[in-house]
Amino acid sequence: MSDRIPLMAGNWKMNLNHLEAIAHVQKLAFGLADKDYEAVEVAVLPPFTDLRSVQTLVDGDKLKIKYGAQDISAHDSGAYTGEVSGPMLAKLRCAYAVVGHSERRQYHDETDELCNAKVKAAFRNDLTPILCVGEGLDVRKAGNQVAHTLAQVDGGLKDVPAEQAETIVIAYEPVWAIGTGEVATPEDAQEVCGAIRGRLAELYGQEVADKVRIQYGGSVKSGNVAAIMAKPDVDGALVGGASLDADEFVKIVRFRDQ
Ligand SMILES: O=C(CO)COP(=O)(O)O
Repeated sequence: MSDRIPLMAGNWKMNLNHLEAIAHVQKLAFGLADKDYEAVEVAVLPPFTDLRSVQTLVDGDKLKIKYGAQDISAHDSGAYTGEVSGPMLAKLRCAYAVVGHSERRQYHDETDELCNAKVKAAFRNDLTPILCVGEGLDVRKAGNQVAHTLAQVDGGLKDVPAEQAETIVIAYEPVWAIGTGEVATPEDAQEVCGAIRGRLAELYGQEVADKVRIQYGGSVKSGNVAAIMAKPDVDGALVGGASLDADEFVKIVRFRDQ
C-alpha cells in the first residue's frame, strides 16, 4: 500500500465564466461538505479569468478544495503578450499548474522542451506542475505507447532535481481517450502509469518514484473511476468533461464509495 494521497482534479478546459465558476465551486463544496478530505485531495483547474473568483470563495469559506491553472508561461515577466506568469499564479495562491496538456501540445505546438521550461517555471514559483503525457491513436495502434510516453516524461523532467521531482504530479492521458468516451482499460492505464514510475525510479531512485503521484485522464466518469483507481500505480484522475457536472465530479471524488 502506498501512502500517496489520491489527487482528483477537474480540468474545466475553456468552460465556465467567473460567475459560473463561483456557482460550480459552491456546489462542489456542498457536495463534499461531509467528506473526509484526509483521504483524497480535490482540485479544480479553471480558466485564468476564474482564478480570482475561486480564490476568494475558497479563502472566504475556508474550503479544502485546491485550485490551479491550466497553463503557465515559461517566463516570469516581460514582453510576452497573452501569457500568464508563475508569480501571478503564485500570488493567487494556486497550488497547481498544468503543463503540456495534449490540447496545448496539439493546438499550440508545445514541445517537450517548452514543457520542461514550464515545469521549471512552476517549481521556481512554488507551484506543483501537473505534467501531462500520453500517446495518440497511431502510436497506440503501433504498440509504442510506453516508449512514446516515457520520452515525454524524460523531456519534461530534464535537469529537474530530485527534491523537486518527488513533488510533481504526472498525468497519463492517452489522447485517443480524451473527450471521446473511449476510456482506457484499467490495465492500459496501469501499464503506462507503472512504466512511468519505473522510469522515475531509474532517473531518481525508488524512494522518489514512490512519492510521485501519477494520475490517469481520459473519459473518467463516476462509473469507471473506481476500477481505474484500484490499480497500484494510479494515484488520481484528471477529469475533463465530467468535472463540469458538479454532482458527477463529487461522485468521482468519492470513488471509494462506488
Ligand atoms: O483532457 C482531459 C483532462 O485533462 C480528459 O478529458 P475528458 O475527461 O473530457 O476525456
